[in-house]
Amino acid sequence: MVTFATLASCFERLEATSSRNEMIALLARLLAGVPPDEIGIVCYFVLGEIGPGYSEVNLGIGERTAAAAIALAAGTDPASVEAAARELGDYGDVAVRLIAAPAGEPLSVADVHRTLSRIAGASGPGSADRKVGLLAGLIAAATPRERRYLSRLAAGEMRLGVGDMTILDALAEAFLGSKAQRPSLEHAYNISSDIGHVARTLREEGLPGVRAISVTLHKPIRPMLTQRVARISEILERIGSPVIAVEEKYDGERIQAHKDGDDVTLFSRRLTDVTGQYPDIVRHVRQHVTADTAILDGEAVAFDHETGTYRPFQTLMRRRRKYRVSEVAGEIPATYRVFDLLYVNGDSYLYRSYPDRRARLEEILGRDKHISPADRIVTGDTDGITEFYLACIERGLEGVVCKSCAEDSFYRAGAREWQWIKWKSDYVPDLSDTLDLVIVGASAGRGKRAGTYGSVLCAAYNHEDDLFQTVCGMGTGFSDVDLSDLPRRLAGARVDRQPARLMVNPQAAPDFWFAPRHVVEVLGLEITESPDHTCNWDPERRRGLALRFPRFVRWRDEKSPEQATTAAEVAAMFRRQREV
Ligand SMILES: Nc1ncnc2c1ncn2[C@@H]1O[C@H](COP(=O)(O)OP(=O)(O)OP(=O)(O)O)[C@@H](O)[C@H]1O
Repeated sequence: MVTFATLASCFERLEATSSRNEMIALLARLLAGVPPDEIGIVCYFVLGEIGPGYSEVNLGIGERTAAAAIALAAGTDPASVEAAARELGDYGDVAVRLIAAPAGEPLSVADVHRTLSRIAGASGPGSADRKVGLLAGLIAAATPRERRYLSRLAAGEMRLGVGDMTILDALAEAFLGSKAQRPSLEHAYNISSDIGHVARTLREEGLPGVRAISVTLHKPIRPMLTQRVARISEILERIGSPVIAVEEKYDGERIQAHKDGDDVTLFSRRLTDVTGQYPDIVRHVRQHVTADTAILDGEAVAFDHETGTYRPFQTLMRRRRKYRVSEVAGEIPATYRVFDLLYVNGDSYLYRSYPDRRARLEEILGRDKHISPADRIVTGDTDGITEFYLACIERGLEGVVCKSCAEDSFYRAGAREWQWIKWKSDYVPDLSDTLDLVIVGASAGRGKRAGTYGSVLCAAYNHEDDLFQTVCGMGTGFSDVDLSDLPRRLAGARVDRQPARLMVNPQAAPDFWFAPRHVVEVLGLEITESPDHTCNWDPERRRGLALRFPRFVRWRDEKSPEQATTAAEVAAMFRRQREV
């Protein structure tokens, strides 16, 4: 048995040191002496918790109860406790200052845990008073040093500065000889998210026991995280697989869903149980996932099915106000976009490649408007990524997440590695200025664009030579209305052959020609040298300048073609971009 006093004096020493190595040494010494049935509890307490991080038990006490209990034990009123807390900044110090009662029998760690769990779990009529009474009794029976840490534990503000990896280091040092052995424990922690369980298993069964810890339904797996890059061209280099998947990046809440028959549990990014907040997602998982048991990773988003657009993250977060969940769930239905499969029918999928996981996901989850696998493309080049990315932005998404398709593209629980790379709108350096360009041609529309144009050929004005020189073909950014209206709008400018003052290279020649008349505002990603376009044509190098990934912004009917962006301006933008 370990007394709570032993723990409290170790906490005091932990607080006094600023050296991480010393912290590990102190913890290792403490843990080495704790019996198997208490070692898990000690780990939770060191982290300021009562149970594993995902367990609701940690939310059952809180500041209000702690303040009322200290008041009761001190024979004063809660307002004086609050005032002292404002002055001292800490309920632990308040308890030490205000409570004069002599300590009772020594408290064991197991006793303290039992009482705190009872308090946290109390519910129903009169439970608030019962919680305060029980906690006051516990704090009153403690020594001043124990009171400090009991009060902090209850108030949820332990703040020893010890993280979960520090505890794993200490466990490795205590039972495996060196903290260098931490990686042997980390995997078990990453897939169980329960440090107490790992500690107990290590203490009782040694490393073989820890290695046997496997994915368990209703215990969250620590989520795999994404890296970021400075340039879109770095993505393929970094991921290091010739072909990658580019998935839509949703701006909602990360949700890991555990399906166990009809029993569904949902965990947030921080691994708290959020099942109660998403009754609709629970229903969709139950109805549409065809496997008996499964663990899915994905994002809950607010999708407006009427307008076909994603609504902002804040909309979804309004559901957090729990008491209104069912009401708000009707008003803001959540859609679950699933991007990974971690477990299915008894088998862990963590060590299967991403393509295998995705293929199996598609087998057990069809497409429904409320739940479906994330949309994506598979590509091997940067332009493919950029194109899909721009299409995502147009749909109101935040960006894309690129994922390795290599053989070893396993699900790395809890890790932030180069297998997943995010690319978001806030880091795309679009040209700071738009260009006003003249429409001089168009290609015929096919498929969905039959009856209108597929893209329009745009030119800048070369003032010195009084010529129009092409810069880009543009097919994106148009609304459906703009698009279907294109033939009507451009009809008056249509001519049979290439207009006089227009310079076009044969490979860029369009299906239809237009006299320079209509001016459009265009946003683009960057200006590059190109053999296709004639803007600032250099006859020796046979290259002009082109605008990459152009997008329609609006019509500039008030501008004449000669008032369009000039070739010289395009050249200046190109130079500026190089300097940056
Ligand atoms: N297709 C997807 N694949 C992976 N994650 C996605 C996807 N779509 C949306 N996400 C979300 O994007 C998050 C990562 O990027 P983001 O920059 O939004 O989050 P963050 O909180 O700043 O970073 P992080 O979660 O990586 O610490 C993921 O945690 C996940 O919730």
